[in-house]
Amino acid sequence: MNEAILALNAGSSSLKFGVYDIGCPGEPRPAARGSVEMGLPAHIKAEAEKGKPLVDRALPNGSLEDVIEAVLTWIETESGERRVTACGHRIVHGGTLFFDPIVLTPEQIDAIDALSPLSPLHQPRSINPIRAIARMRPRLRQIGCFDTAFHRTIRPPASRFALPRAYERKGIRRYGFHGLSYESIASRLQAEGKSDRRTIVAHLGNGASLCAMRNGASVDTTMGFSTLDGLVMGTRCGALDPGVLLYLLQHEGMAPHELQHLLYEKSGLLGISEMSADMRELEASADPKAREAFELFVFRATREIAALANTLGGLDCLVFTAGIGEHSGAVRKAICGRLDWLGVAIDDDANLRHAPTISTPASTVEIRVVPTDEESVIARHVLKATSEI
Ligand SMILES: Nc1ncnc2c1ncn2[C@@H]1O[C@H](COP(=O)(O)OP(=O)(O)O)[C@@H](O)[C@H]1O
Ligand SMILES: CC(=O)OP(=O)(O)O
Ligand SMILES: [Mg+2]
Repeated sequence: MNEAILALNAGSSSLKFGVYDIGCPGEPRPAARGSVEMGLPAHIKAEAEKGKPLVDRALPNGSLEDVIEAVLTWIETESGERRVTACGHRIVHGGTLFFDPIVLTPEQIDAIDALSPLSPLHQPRSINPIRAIARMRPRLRQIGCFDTAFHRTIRPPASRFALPRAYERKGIRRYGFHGLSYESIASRLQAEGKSDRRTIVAHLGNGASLCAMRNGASVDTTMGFSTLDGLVMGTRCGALDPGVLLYLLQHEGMAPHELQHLLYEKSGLLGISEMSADMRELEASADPKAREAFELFVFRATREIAALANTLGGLDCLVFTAGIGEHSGAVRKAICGRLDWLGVAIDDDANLRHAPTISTPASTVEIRVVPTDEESVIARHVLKATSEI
């Protein structure tokens, strides 16, 4: 019977998972990947690494426990002879306490939960499956892997807000997120011997951010203390004049929880289009508001790319990844079109084909499309953490 790792990646719009066999020496071997749509009914979909469909099933009673039990049972009985020996989780916020992957004890789960106010959309989505698995399979080892960890290399001035220093000592600073995704891209560039260039990675999914990298390490990023900062996102506003928050609190009579709901769940592409948070729907729509949401997304992305190029002192490589970055030729074309002054020139045919390299030979910036693989990064961390126990 094969021993296997389950890697769970809880995002703001999805719960993705990967199954990895660990019987043989070396890296965890990918066996299947899938996603769960929560709801009534919940829906589990998985396919083998080569794209062969493995399961596509509705679960009428879609409680989290049911979903996890169904995923584990499917892995252990239907997908092959496997025993899940460890489960790794993407955890968005590690605060100032957590960097390296950790074996999750009840005390640590509580400490991670206490960071939920810093990441109210995401932290509960990681904590709930961790607690459910702890209840259902108390002997299964669970490992937490932190999005913030990759950005620990960001130093002042990039990490600093212009507030009185006392607040920085309280942990109010730029943390940065999507770190497991950036780690995945960094290791890919490193394997190609291309990590020494001034690189910006654009992780454009439901949540979206940019990371400026030098020698495979993060030197700046657009998300900050929370997952609200930086780019326009599916339902989040991105960078916003803090005066707006004061105004809404003091003069619109908004309560803090209403403000949180507005900024995390009603803004961004959804707020501007008044239609959808999904870039696919906006691209397909003839409504001018959908076009304006698209244009704002692109405008703000290019503004932030210019800011990070400033941090790097120039730009050699621009990488697109995540749901929008990997699949939307229209977004990539619009972003690159605004960056010609930086030496960015896109090859339209390669872009349409979602080719791995989409720059023209004349472009001074190499433009890449690289699929992110957060689940494999989690699995590698789990294998390392569990073999050190
Ligand atoms: N073909 C496509 N064209 C445009 N946008 C797409 C396409 N496929 C996926 N997306 C976008 O990607 C988003 C999901 O990205 P993803 O990285 O999976 O999100 P997350 O991990 O944050 O849940 C969707 O909201 C959708 O807008
Ligand atoms: C940090 C973050 O925004 O994650 P996601 O893109 O999964 O929502
Ligand atoms: Mg994601």
